[in-house]
Amino acid sequence: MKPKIFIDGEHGTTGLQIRALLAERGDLEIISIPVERRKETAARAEFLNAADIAILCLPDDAAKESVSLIANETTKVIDASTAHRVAEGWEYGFAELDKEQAKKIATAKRVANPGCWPQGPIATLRPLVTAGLLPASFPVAVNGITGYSGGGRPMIEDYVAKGEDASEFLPYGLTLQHKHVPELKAYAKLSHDPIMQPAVGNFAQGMITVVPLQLGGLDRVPTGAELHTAISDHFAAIKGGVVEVAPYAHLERVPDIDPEIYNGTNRMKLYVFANDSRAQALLLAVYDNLGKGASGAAVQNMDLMLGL
Ligand SMILES: NC(=O)C1=CN([C@@H]2O[C@H](COP(=O)(O)OP(=O)(O)OC[C@H]3O[C@@H](n4cnc5c(N)ncnc54)[C@H](OP(=O)(O)O)[C@@H]3O)[C@@H](O)[C@H]2O)C=CC1
Ligand SMILES: CC(=O)N[C@@H](CCC(=O)OP(=O)(O)O)C(=O)O
Repeated sequence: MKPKIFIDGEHGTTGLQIRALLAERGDLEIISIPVERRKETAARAEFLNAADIAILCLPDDAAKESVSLIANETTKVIDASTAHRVAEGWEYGFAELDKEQAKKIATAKRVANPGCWPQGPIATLRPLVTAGLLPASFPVAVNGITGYSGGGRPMIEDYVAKGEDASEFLPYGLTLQHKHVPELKAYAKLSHDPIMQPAVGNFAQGMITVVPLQLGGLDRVPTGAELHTAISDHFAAIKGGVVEVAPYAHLERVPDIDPEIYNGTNRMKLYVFANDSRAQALLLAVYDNLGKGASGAAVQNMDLMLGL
């Protein structure tokens, strides 16, 4: 029997992308709620309980409600929302987090898909903290740019309506309360809340995250080559992951560092740049907010949970 997959929130941005990614999958049975019934609690409960895996592509409160509607021991859940990313009993759905994470996802009943913003910074910072090159107390600040699909249907509609009149670069997170701070702190193994200072660009999807590092205050200042080696070693030890580390290079500009370059894929590429004489470095990540940042990661996790 084919595993039954239910996408709760199938008609939203993330849900539609997952649906498209699964369209050609003959090995799965997609069970679909009629669009007009998508917010009916009883109908959702029926589909959630009939599914082998339910993928929640909903606002946080609706995602929590979906979990509460599951009344059996068999339905596994992948939640794309922010609701459960640091919650007890949930595995974090970033398969390349460390050598064990893909196995943990494979056997989990509840998996929280990562947020789009924290994944790049976690991918670079966690290996450095693990290797002892950065202390857990390092003051981290993240900036970057994402396409407007990161804001879901309301932001997409707003940008499409404004067209060329929409802002080309709109910084946000200005109250310093960005919702991704808890998961970034937890999974990058930081002891202090990092600053998240994102921006939206006038393009639909794709993103770049940047973590500038002022290394001068550390007892032992790591070189750029050491930072790069620690990150490369981390990902070299992970089999079958989708994260690539660019060779260490001193370049003023890199054309591939384009937010849209991995659109439609599940790839993530990491870069380390440094000026050792100034004790400064930059950690960059390029990926698709709707790929590795959301739908692609959800499908990767689903395959792990199905043993595929
Ligand atoms: N967009 C992105 O880049 C990313 C999004 N996410 C997360 O994924 C989740 C979905 O986001 P996204 O797809 O962007 O959002 P959208 O707004 O595009 O889609 C949400 C969908 O959920 C439906 N919905 C809302 N409330 C309920 C409810 N009570 N019951 C059933 N369906 C409901 C909406 O219907 P309607 O439109 O009719 O209200 C809509 O179809 C969010 O938690 C978001 O934070 C995660 C990573 C990246
Ligand atoms: C442009 C924009 O608003 N992006 C969203 C994040 C999108 C994302 O990663 O989603 P979740 O964490 O909700 O799953 C934000 O920064 O809050």
